Amino acid sequence: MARTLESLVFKPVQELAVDCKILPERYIHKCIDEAFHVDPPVIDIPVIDLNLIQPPSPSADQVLEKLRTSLSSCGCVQVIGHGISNSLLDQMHSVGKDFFALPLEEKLKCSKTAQDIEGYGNASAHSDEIHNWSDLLNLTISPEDQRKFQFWPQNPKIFSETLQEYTDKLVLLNKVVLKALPRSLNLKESCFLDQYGENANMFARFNYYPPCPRPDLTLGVKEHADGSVITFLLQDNEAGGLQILKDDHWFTVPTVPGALLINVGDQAEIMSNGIFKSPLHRVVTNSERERLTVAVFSNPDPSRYVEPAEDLISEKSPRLYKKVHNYLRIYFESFQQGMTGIEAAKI
Ligand SMILES: O=C(O)CCC(=O)C(=O)O
Ligand SMILES: [Fe+2]
Repeated sequence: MARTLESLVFKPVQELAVDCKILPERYIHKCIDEAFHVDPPVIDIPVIDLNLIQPPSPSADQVLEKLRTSLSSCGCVQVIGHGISNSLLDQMHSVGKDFFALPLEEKLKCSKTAQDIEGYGNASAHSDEIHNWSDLLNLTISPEDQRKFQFWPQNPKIFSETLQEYTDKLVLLNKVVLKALPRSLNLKESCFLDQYGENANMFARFNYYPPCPRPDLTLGVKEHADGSVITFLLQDNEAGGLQILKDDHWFTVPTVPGALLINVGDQAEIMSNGIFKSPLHRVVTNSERERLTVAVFSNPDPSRYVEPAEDLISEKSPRLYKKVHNYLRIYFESFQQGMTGIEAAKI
């Protein structure tokens, strides 16, 4: 089917940004209690070297302790020693930026319609809410037989092979991290992965934020928590913008060249019975630079039940979350009813 601009529900933000002097109403946050362009303090997020957690040793325990503290206070951690070379990280940025730099007709070949989750488009296409100042490209990357290649860009030529290489590395990294999380809680290392099942999947989102004429009025991505178990975020070292809510205050998340930011998603909060915090986060815009990030969401088989690890539950620390399956459905349905998914999962 030939795709045209009309098949997109809204005009790409990138097109709008070309000669936008006055921000359209649908991007403006009216009840702002703070100007989004005033940078909040930078939060100190620990950087962890994953090479140091194997084999088990007292120094590995120290690293795991740092991991646990970080995930239970701010809900994220920066990781190095993740097995992904700097050149592959750079190449992921380049193919993302090169895709968004293509003429619109070329990008429209991968466009999503209102019914699709995958493809090129923007996030709030089906709601009458305030829109994000960003465009995106959503792709299932793993398992391979769930990929929808009609949405994969043919251009730039190395897009698919780069994403394939990145996926191979992330599949391994995902296992390493999902074993480290329960270990840091003194649980059996397979405890979270056992809840993943056969049809676990990974979903990539390329987020593209064009420069914005009024960073004080709008957001690149509205405040949200991720519905995943964990999210691997490749930040943009040239343009920050991610903020995280901790103790009711917004903080700027620093970028660390070569590191990946791991965010706790709602399902890791459930599995850890609330010890790990799925943080609210948002993205502010800037008027000078484009920004490109790649978020990869790691999710269990939707038919498998996810629940707090039995060994974390005691009289002193009662179970806080229900046993849920297909949490992403709960997450999106709750969102449409103006609730958060995690509220719906709480007992
Ligand atoms: O672009 C970013 O820094 C964060 C994006 C994000 O939160 C998401 O895609 O869920
Ligand atoms: Fe997010």
